[in-house]
Amino acid sequence: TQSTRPQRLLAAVHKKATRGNPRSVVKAIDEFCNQNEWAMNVGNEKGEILDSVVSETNPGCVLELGTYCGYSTVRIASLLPPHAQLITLEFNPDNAAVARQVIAWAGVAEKVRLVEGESGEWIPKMKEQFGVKTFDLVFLDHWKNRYLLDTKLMEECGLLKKGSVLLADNVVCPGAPDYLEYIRNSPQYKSQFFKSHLEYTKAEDGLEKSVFLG
Ligand SMILES: CNc1ncnc2c1ncn2[C@@H]1O[C@H](/C=C/CNC(=O)c2cc(-c3ccc(F)cc3)cc(O)c2O)[C@H](F)[C@H]1O
Ligand SMILES: [Mg+2]
Repeated sequence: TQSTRPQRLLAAVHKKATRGNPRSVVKAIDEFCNQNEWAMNVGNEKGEILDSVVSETNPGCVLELGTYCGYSTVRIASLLPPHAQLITLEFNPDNAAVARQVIAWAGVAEKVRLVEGESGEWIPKMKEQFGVKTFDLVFLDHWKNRYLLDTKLMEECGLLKKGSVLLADNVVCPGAPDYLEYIRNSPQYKSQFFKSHLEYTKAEDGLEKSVFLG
């Protein structure tokens, strides 16, 4: 049977990356996407912006919406302080299966809890199921038409506190216009746009960083 792109990406990780070395896993995926097949990982250019936001936030509790193959999961987890936790939601079981193996190969599994489920169902369960109080950082990279709905849901569930940071991928391409309109006009957020490029291409894209003011 024909392999899928995530499965071919995983094979490249097993072949090219050193087990236990998260940076080599990130490098192997970027090489695969530059040389073999484009895939919707945040990529290295936007990834460096992600890294700087994670480092400056120094988060104890992180939520990622949309694991896909685990590329950004590994980037974030490799920068977390000891005992910090990253919860990542992925509702496609095939993607989740690949991501678990990418995360394990990188050696960051003990910092990551991959939940195979839908954000709308699981965001309201974060406190009771995982003992989460609030998230210090949220990385939004799932369906673009769900960024706004899920942000409002996190607000309603009391999962954001003063200083919580939302970082949204693809606010230019494919775009998340309703999310941008809301977050840039809301008095409850201070937003900043980081201009960049769509992963592995010259097309314009960028990340929106928004700090919840409480
Ligand atoms: C809705 N709630 C969800 N809960 C859990 N997992 C989810 C949920 N929704 C999706 N997932 C899961 O999150 C992932 C979805 C990522 C979607 N990402 C993109 O579409 C996306 C698209 C482009 C792109 C740009 C230009 C172009 F020409 C073609 C593509 C670039 C990007 O960086 C992206 O992130 C995964 F696949 C899905 O199962
Ligand atoms: Mg993306």
